[in-house]
Amino acid sequence: MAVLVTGGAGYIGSHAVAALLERGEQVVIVDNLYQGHRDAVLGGKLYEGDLRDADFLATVFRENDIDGVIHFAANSLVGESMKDPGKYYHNNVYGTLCLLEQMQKAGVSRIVFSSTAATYGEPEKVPIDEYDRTVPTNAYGETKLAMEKMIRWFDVAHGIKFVSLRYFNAAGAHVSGRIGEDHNPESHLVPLVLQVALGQREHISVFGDDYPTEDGTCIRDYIHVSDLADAHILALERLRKGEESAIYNLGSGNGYSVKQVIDVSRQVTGHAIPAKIEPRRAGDPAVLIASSERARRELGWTPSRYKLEDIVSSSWEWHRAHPNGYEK
Ligand SMILES: NC(=O)c1ccc[n+]([C@@H]2O[C@H](COP(=O)([O-])OP(=O)(O)OC[C@H]3O[C@@H](n4cnc5c(N)ncnc54)[C@H](O)[C@@H]3O)[C@@H](O)[C@H]2O)c1
Ligand SMILES: O=c1ccn([C@@H]2O[C@H](COP(=O)(O)OP(=O)(O)O[C@H]3O[C@H](CO)[C@H](O)[C@H](O)[C@H]3O)[C@@H](O)[C@H]2O)c(=O)[nH]1
Repeated sequence: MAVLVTGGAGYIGSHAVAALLERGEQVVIVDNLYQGHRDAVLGGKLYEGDLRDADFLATVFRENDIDGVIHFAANSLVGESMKDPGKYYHNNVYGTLCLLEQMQKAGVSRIVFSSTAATYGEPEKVPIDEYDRTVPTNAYGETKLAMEKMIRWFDVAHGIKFVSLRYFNAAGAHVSGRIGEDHNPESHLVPLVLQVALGQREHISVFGDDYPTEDGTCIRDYIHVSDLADAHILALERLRKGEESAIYNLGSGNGYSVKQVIDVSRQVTGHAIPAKIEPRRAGDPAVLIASSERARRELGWTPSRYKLEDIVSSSWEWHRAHPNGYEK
């Protein structure tokens, strides 16, 4: 039996594939390589193609004995989603519908889903727990919430059990140094700050310093990508045990402002990292911090790298060794 990982050539997906391989699982990967990299796939069987191509996806299910799916494939840039929401509905929502239909046809009844803190929108309180209201402030989060709800109705109607993992901000790289974060274009704070330290950018733009936070910049909860990968294995185990569908937040429970991320990166890299205050980015909530108590209690998840210094150092090792990402 194999685990199908959609988006397994991407940043978080490739770390989950590595974690599955380390545990001796058979892995099948589907990725259209829109953002993914062939070199990020450390093993398993890679099918290059798009989830929205029904014939292609049917072939993947026909050729492999799949017992569960981990679904990462999506577009996930907050800023882009505000300019082009249609792209997000098409790839994320329709792509997930295509996947669920093929799962139903093939009789596959377990899915672990990459959800996001962006489903909450501006939180009513922090830390955020899974019972808090979900009112996304950006189109990306809205599509992720729609995907979650769609999966739930496939559970109600067809018994497709799910674990939806709402991650906060992923950062860091694999301990082997072989895989890390390489998006093109890059829009995430940690890799962009490190590109300044590498001399590839003049400065880091700080999107707004007039938020209602101590230093005026947005606060996020950064979580190491390998801790996220581990949670997917635990979620899959939960589904294999036949337990009920569930939603879990995954974060460290610590919030750091944009300015704090830049300061920590200055310490880690020894570079001055010039910063320039710019207008707010549309769709950004001021503060997102997770309560992951439920994941700790029910999944037995214990993130091991929750200090920002450790997470940034892990990213820095990858970026220093691979200044041009996966490009040779
Ligand atoms: N990076 C974060 O901080 C973060 C936080 C919360 C949630 N997430 C979610 O986690 C998932 C992975 O994020 P990531 O940062 O690794 O993104 P990523 O872009 O690196 O990975 C996504 C992968 O999916 C592939 N893909 C996209 N659409 C596809 C399609 N239609 N068919 C086949 N392949 C397709 C891309 O080529 C890419 O390799 C996403 O669903 C994202 O919404 C990410
Ligand atoms: O050049 C930059 C880039 C980002 N930021 C700020 O840094 C913070 C983090 O931004 P990222 O783009 O790194 O991450 P987001 O919080 O926007 O989003 C990330 O985490 C979310 C969950 O919290 C989503 O799931 C999403 O997929 C993922 O990209 C935000 O306040 C953003 O405004 C800057 O100031 N300058």
